[in-house]
Amino acid sequence: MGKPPNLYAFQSTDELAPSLRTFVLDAQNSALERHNVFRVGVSGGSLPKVLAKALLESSTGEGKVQFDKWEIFFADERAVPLDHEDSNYKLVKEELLDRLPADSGKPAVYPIDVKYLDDVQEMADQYEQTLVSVFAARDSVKLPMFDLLLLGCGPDGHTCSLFPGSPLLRETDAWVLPISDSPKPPPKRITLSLPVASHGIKIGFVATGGGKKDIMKQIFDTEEGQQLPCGLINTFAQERVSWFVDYPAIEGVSFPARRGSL
Ligand SMILES: O=C(O)[C@H](O)[C@@H](O)[C@H](O)[C@H](O)COP(=O)(O)O
Repeated sequence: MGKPPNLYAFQSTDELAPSLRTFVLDAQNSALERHNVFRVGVSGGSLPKVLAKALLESSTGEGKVQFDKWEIFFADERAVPLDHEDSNYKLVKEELLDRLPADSGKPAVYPIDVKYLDDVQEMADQYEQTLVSVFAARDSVKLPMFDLLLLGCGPDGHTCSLFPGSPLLRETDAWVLPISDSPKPPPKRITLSLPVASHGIKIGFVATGGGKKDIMKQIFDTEEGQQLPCGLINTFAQERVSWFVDYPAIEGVSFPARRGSL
C-alpha cells in the first residue's frame, strides 16, 4: 500500500495560488533534470484561470517558470473550433499563453486537429498519434507519462471528460478516447483515458468553491466515492496526487487536509 493522496487546503484561491506554483515548479524542475522538457496535460473548467494566477501573479517556489521548455497538451478538449467559446485551447490561450511576459519564451502547445470536428473517433486517434510522436513509439511505451497533469473535478466527480458510470472508464488500451454524449455540454469531446490520466508523474487537482463540498466528501470519505473518476485516480496514483482546494470545497470533509501551505 502506498501513501494516500495529499490534500492541501487554503482560505481562498489567492492563497492557494502560491502553493500551486511551488508544486508546478517542483514538477517542472525535476522533469527538466530528467529530460530537459516539461510535458504538462491541462484540463478546462476553472483550472486555467487558477493556473495563470499561480504562474503569472505569484513569485514563490524554487527557480523560475521555464515556459520555453514546456509542452502543453489537453487532458480533455471539446470538439469545437479553436476560437469557439467552449474550446479549452482558447481558454488556456486567453488565460495563460497570451499573458506570458515578453521575455519568458513560449511553450509548445498541442491543440486538437480541427479537421476532425465531425468525427470524434478520428480526432481522438489523431491526438493519440500526436502523443505517440512526442512520447515515443506506441510499441515501446505502454502509456505516455506526463510530467504533470493538472485536472479539475466536476460536481458529479468527473475529471477530464471521464464521467461517472461511463463505459470509457473500463478502457485499458487506447490513450485518447472520443465522447459524443457528454453529460456536461458540449456533447462532443475527446479525453485522456483513465490509465493515462492516472499515470502522470505528478497529478494536481484544483477544486474550489462550496459547490464542490458534497462531491469532495464522497470522494475522500466514502467507499463509493472511490469508484468515481476522481476517486479512481486517487486510488491508482495515491501519493502522486495532490489536491489544491479552498476551505468551502472541503467543508465537512473528514479526510485530513494540510491547511495553509504545501
Ligand atoms: O473541459 C472540461 O469540461 C473540463 O476539463 C472538466 O473536466 C473540468 O475540469 C471539470 O468539469 C471541473 O470544472 P470546474 O473546475 O469549472 O468546476
